[in-house]
Amino acid sequence: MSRLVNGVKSFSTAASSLLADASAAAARSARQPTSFQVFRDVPELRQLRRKLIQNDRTIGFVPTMGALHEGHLSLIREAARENTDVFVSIYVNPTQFGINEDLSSYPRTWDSDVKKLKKLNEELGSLGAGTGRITAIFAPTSKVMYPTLPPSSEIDGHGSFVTITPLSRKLEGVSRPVFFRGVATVCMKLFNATTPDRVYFGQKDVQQSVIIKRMVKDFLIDTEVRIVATAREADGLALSSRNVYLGARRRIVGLTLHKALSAAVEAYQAGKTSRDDILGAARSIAERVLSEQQSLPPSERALYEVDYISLADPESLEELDLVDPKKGAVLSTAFKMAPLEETKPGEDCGLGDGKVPVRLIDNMILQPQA
Ligand SMILES: Nc1ncnc2c1ncn2[C@@H]1O[C@H](COP(=O)(O)OP(=O)(O)OP(=O)(O)O)[C@@H](O)[C@H]1O
Ligand SMILES: CC(C)(CO)[C@@H](O)C(=O)[O-]
Ligand code: BAL
Repeated sequence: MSRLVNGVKSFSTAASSLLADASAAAARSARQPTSFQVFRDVPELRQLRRKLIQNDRTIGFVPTMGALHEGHLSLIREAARENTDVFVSIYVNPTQFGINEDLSSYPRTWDSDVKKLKKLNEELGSLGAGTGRITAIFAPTSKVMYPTLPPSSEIDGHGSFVTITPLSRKLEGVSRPVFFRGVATVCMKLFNATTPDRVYFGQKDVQQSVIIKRMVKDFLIDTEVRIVATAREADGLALSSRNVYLGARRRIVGLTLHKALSAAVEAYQAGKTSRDDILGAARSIAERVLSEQQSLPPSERALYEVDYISLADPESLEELDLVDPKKGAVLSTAFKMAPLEETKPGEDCGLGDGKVPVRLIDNMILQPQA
């Protein structure tokens, strides 16, 4: 059941009247484990936030772009373990997509997202008083997030931006030059709107997590950054909202990222510390699978381009020639899965019929060794 009053929407599995007053909402979240409110604008959200502070409650904030999957839910579960209240944002942020990127085709699945969050709140409710609940979904419009100028994706576009350099120019930033400016900017706005005690990000987007930590440190933001392990399919593929575009053929070949990184981790665990040895193990898998695919007919193959395979320092993301085993390193990679050249009748080609190129990223941490 849902109703919208004054820009605040209430979702509850129990028949309940809408509580427009934020203090009532705070009290209600304790009584009704399955209810949360949806906020489209900042003032009402701030009102709730203030009441929660007055009641000694803590906020864990999970920013997302929706199309929720188990990876997002694992961030929310972690936030609920460590806070009384969880705020989740769902906002597909235009400024982090380059002008030729997939903003318009990015999956938007509002109804199923809300269903998943309600179900998760029931699960959290069943865990008892020691576990927090989802209290608020923040789903702002772009006018709310960018109140003065329309959001610009141009490299030299106008607007108020947060830039974190040189971190944002490396790795993903080479192919996606406005990406981390957009991410840092929207996260700064989201943090200002929610003023959370803790924020939760996924290890899957490792560069994003390093940049957010740097932003929080450098801008003296009063929050703790928590990074949650990458949730994977049983065979190792990292969950990602964009996986729905893969289809069966590209899904199988896309697993090469995971295989390549796993081979590099094995080399490190076997005592190798040089860049050539560690990355060589990953590259040889990426090259072998690609040449196998190239030898297949177009109706059978899935081609990709390796954008980068990186071995970098965990904080500066500077490329390493040698891993210091006391410090460890981050191994990360991005593949661009090309559109299918030819499809077969009845083939599962994913959303977009195999015509949408899909960027896949993954990473593994080379843990410091005692
Ligand atoms: N497999 C995963 N495991 C853990 N966290 C994840 C996973 N996938 C995404 N996240 C985290 O969820 C948060 C929101 O990510 P986002 O909404 O962009 O989803 P996504 O699956 O990363 O989408 P895409 O990769 O297609 O952009 C980010 O902190 C991201 O790191
Ligand atoms: C952090 C984020 C929600 C900012 O738009 C996005 O980059 C994401 O989903 O990882
Ligand atoms: N999870 C990162 C969001 C993006 O690729 O735009």
